[in-house]
Amino acid sequence: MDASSFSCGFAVIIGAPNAGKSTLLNKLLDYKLSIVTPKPQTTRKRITGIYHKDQCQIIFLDTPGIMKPQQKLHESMLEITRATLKDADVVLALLPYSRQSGSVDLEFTEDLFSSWLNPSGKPVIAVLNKSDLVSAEAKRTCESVIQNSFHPKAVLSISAQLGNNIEGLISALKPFLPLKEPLYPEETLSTDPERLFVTEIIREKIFLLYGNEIPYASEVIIDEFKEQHENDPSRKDLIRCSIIVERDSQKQILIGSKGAALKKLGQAARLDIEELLGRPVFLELFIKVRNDWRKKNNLLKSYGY
Ligand SMILES: Nc1nc2c(ncn2[C@@H]2O[C@H](COP(=O)(O)OP(=O)(O)OP(=O)(O)O)[C@@H](O)[C@H]2O)c(=O)[nH]1
Repeated sequence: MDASSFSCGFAVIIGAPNAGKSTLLNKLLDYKLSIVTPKPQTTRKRITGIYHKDQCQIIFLDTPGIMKPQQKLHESMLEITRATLKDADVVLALLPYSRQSGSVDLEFTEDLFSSWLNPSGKPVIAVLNKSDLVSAEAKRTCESVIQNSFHPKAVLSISAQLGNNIEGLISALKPFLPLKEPLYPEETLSTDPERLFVTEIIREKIFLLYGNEIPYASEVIIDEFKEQHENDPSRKDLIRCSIIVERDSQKQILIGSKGAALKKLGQAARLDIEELLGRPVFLELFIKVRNDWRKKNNLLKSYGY
């Protein structure tokens, strides 16, 4: 490997909830690694995805969206974003266009630069996402406002969903990556453990299948992960998970009439988990009530926040 021509480094994706951070990570990797839902604040932990192409390895770090904290869980999520920022060689500030205004949220952008990006001292690329929602003229105007007001190293518009201008994004961030040998072998898509993705898949299905407060009040933890298929192909791997909720009423909603809702959740999650692991799985879901877990430091810590 010729380290003099190979670039490798860390790019942190930061932005508001629902900006399309996870969609961008998945598009970059051409693989559905990070969960995506129409609801904000789906991503709660840092997700690592590794891009390998054209003499370049970029370790992308997807972070929880930046919002005003309303509870201890939010504070822990912001702490994860703050710590992740420290690892960045370059930061992608993801700012979504709104169809209504034809622009990005300038008040949020101001706050993002003054409270997060400028103090970090990291090179920032402003990435204006959801460009499919606005006209070419609106894009040009907004790009120039962002460049003149906040002075990032570069500004560009993309559509993470459609895959528009992803090559432009890679070209813009490449100059900020150190010239060095790759850190990971080419087949490595993530350094996060399989277990994290198993719990993320279950959380995604909760976000997609239940309304109102249920997804936000739920956390998923693995109680047991028995890998037995490889040694004995007649047996499936066994995964036992607990879904933590805050109230008994939420537990009843998750279970549904005669257990129908929980069965649907389990089936949807199992199919995706089997695809992720590439082997058959027996998935058992239990529901536990832990009152106000999102406000309790000791519980948050035990759930990895
Ligand atoms: N029209 C349009 N929608 C997009 C685009 N990128 C993402 N979305 C949608 O925006 C919503 C949020 O996308 P996510 O990728 O989950 O956003 P996120 O920033 O990771 O959200 P958090 O979980 O809050 O951190 C989803 O419904 C996506 O399909 C885009 O380029 N164009």
